[in-house]
Amino acid sequence: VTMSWGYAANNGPDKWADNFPIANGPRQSPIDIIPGEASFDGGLKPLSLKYDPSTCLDILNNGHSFQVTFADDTNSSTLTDGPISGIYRLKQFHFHWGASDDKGSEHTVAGTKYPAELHLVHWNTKYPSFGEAASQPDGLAVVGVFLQIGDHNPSLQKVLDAFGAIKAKGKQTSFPGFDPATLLPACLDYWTYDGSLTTPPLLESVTWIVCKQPITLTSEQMAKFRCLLFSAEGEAECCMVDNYRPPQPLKGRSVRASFK
Ligand SMILES: NS(=O)(=O)N=C1NCCCN1
Ligand SMILES: [Zn+2]
Repeated sequence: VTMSWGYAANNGPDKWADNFPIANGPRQSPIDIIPGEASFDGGLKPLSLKYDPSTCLDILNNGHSFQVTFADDTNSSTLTDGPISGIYRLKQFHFHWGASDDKGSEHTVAGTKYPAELHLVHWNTKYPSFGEAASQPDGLAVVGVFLQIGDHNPSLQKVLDAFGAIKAKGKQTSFPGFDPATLLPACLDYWTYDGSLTTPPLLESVTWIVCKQPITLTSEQMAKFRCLLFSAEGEAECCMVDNYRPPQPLKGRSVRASFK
């Protein structure tokens, strides 16, 4: 019986090219962001993120991460401006994290790994759906936010409090009224570059927008992420940790900075 992709030695990032050859493509993500090599672009606009908490639907363990999913049938929760043109709708957010606080982010900054990284996934409304947009070079825009150990994060705690209901792969529960704007850093300075989904199918359709300023959470809060399972109920329990792809070759791409 075929295995699906994952993060273990036998199905992890080093094996993805077997079924998804684009894994070795020209615009793969994540990357190591080297601030000294990013070029300031005064033409980049500030990000405009306008989220409506009433579009928040549910929280799901999909076996690779957990995601909070939004109603995306109207322009209630959108990303505009920044490096993009047009209107992109929020579809979901999810995280990547490590087995310990010294690793877990997908993007790195001059080689520095953060304990986790938040991805807010948006799709370009010039296309009829997320699925259609995901196959277009300008189809998706993902806002990445680093997590670092520090003060308690009350907003994130609401998400962590739902974990009891979604411990195993395939578990889902309603999650109404959450405002994802409460997970954003105070400063929305960002780096931006053309990249891809960091999980299979690794489609090269993402305008990446990576915030310079991390958000914080305590080490105890970070530990709670590691209580989720890759495995389904009834299977041997496998802790959901190290669900991050390492940085990929830049292959001549430019990284622009919205700040000096
Ligand atoms: N980590 S990522 O680049 O956001 N990858 C994704 N894969 C499929 C669904 C949306 N996001
Ligand atoms: Zn992601």
